[in-house]
Amino acid sequence: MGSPRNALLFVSLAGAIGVALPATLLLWVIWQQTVMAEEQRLTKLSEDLAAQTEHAIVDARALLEELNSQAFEPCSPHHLLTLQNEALSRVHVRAIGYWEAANRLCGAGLVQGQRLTPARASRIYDSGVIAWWPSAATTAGDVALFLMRFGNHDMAIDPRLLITPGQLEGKQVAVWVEGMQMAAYPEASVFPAPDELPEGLFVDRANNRVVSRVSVDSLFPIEVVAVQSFEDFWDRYRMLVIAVGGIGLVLITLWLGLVWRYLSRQLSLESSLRAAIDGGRIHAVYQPIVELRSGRCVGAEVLGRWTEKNGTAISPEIFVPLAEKAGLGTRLTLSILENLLQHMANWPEPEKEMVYHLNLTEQDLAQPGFSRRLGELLDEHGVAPERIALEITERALLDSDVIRQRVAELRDKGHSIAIDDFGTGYSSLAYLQKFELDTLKIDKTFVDSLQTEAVTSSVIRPIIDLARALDLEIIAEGIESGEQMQWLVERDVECGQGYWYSPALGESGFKAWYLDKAR
Ligand SMILES: Nc1nc2c(ncn2[C@@H]2O[C@@H]3COP(=O)(O)O[C@H]4[C@@H](O)[C@H](n5cnc6c(=O)[nH]c(N)nc65)O[C@@H]4COP(=O)(O)O[C@H]3[C@H]2O)c(=O)[nH]1
Repeated sequence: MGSPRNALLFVSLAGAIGVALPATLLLWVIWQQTVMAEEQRLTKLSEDLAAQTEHAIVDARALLEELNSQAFEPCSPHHLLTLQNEALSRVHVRAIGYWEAANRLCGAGLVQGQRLTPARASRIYDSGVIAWWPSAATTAGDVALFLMRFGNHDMAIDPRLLITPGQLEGKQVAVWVEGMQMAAYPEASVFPAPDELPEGLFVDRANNRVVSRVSVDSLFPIEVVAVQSFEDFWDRYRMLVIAVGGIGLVLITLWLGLVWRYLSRQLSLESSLRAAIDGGRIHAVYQPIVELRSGRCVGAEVLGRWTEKNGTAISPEIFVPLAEKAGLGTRLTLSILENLLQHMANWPEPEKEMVYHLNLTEQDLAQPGFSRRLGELLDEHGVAPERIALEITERALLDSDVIRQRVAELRDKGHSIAIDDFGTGYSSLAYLQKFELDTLKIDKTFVDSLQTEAVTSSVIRPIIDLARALDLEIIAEGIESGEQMQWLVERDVECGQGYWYSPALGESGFKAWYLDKAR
């Protein structure tokens, strides 16, 4: 009793860990996926912003070059009209002006005044371009402008318009060009400088925000910093995490629940089986074995039957392998033998000539004490070993000297040895020759296929030939029709069993059946 309880405890503990571990892993994976997805969105946003900024600067440079190349009469109406048209056709351009030496002589656009001619330039390039990054000195009408002069013309750009707020999805962003802040949204926000930040996305727990820095190397280095409050970030993915995490957890729990149910059922089945064997509640039933030519009953195969206390019948196909797995195989065999011996004591004289075929488990031949205990039980009940044939499956006949020796010992004591389910395992002529056997039982699958097109139908003849070559008696299993029986009689198969004669019967049923046949 102790071991199943411990095993259940172990299974429960393993189950709890089994849920907690994959759940943590699942949440971690979702979090990683979420961060990756956000990183991808931010990279895309930054690339778009960088492309817009780059386009505005390149376009400004090209336009100024174009204006310089045209032979305007300086500040003439035609010149000013051209400047006005070019300025108004670009939403981010506030003004375009005309210079001679250090003086801005005239200009067109939405802003004018001294702010367009600040003293100190931020950058003077070899190409002749002079640039003023937005600052207090370039602020006109509350907007810090980006100014660019090339040759005789200049352009004032409203950097706010390089950013399209609709794209930002609630994030705050700032754009740096050549290490200097060019634009920000919202304008008043203060951003950490890009060189203070790691590349990519990171969770800034101290400030309760998610920050990303993306560098884009276009014509000039552009960097975009985006800041998002942790709540916004979480809001975006909360539903996803809840949905995926929830489904994952349900599936894991369901799976572990099924495993737990299966294991606990197996364990409780195992302990019920143990109790049933110990309590002698597995009883023997008998399927008559008939001499085919005469129809005379010459014995019976002893089959185990187990009905649980709640009335559920468990098939031997389940409880025999379970007993073997639990190391109860030999106890099962001996318990069925005891039941058979009790029944034999009650049967009238004629049946005493019959041979009862007891199925052995794979463990019986491997157990050193099995043969002795078998002998003791037969002696106690006064039953000769010749009355008990032992059926061994092919699997139990492992090619080992010990098993071969035990089979020989049992045979020497007077038991006849039958190989069961022949043809379904590993048998070969050479293999069978190594064992001392008496009977070969042809498996039901081969009898089933008689007079059919199934591939197995051609196998039964070589099996019969093999048995003859080894001088073995043949018992055909699973005979269900007169035609099958006739076919086997014509091939001189000695004995058979199957529903054509009778299914397995309980003690009294078997007795009645036998007496009825004997009449
Ligand atoms: N469809 C059909 N079936 C037929 C016919 N004639 C017999 N059978 C069934 O075929 C099985 C024959 O036993 P097996 O080949 O030794 O195969 C047995 C045997 O290998 C094992 N087994 C049964 N009882 C015991 C036992 O007490 N000890 C051991 N070690 N194994 C057992 O379980 C297997 C299944 O046993 P059962 O369910 O009792 O099923 C039995 C029997 O009821 C037929 O004409 N048609």
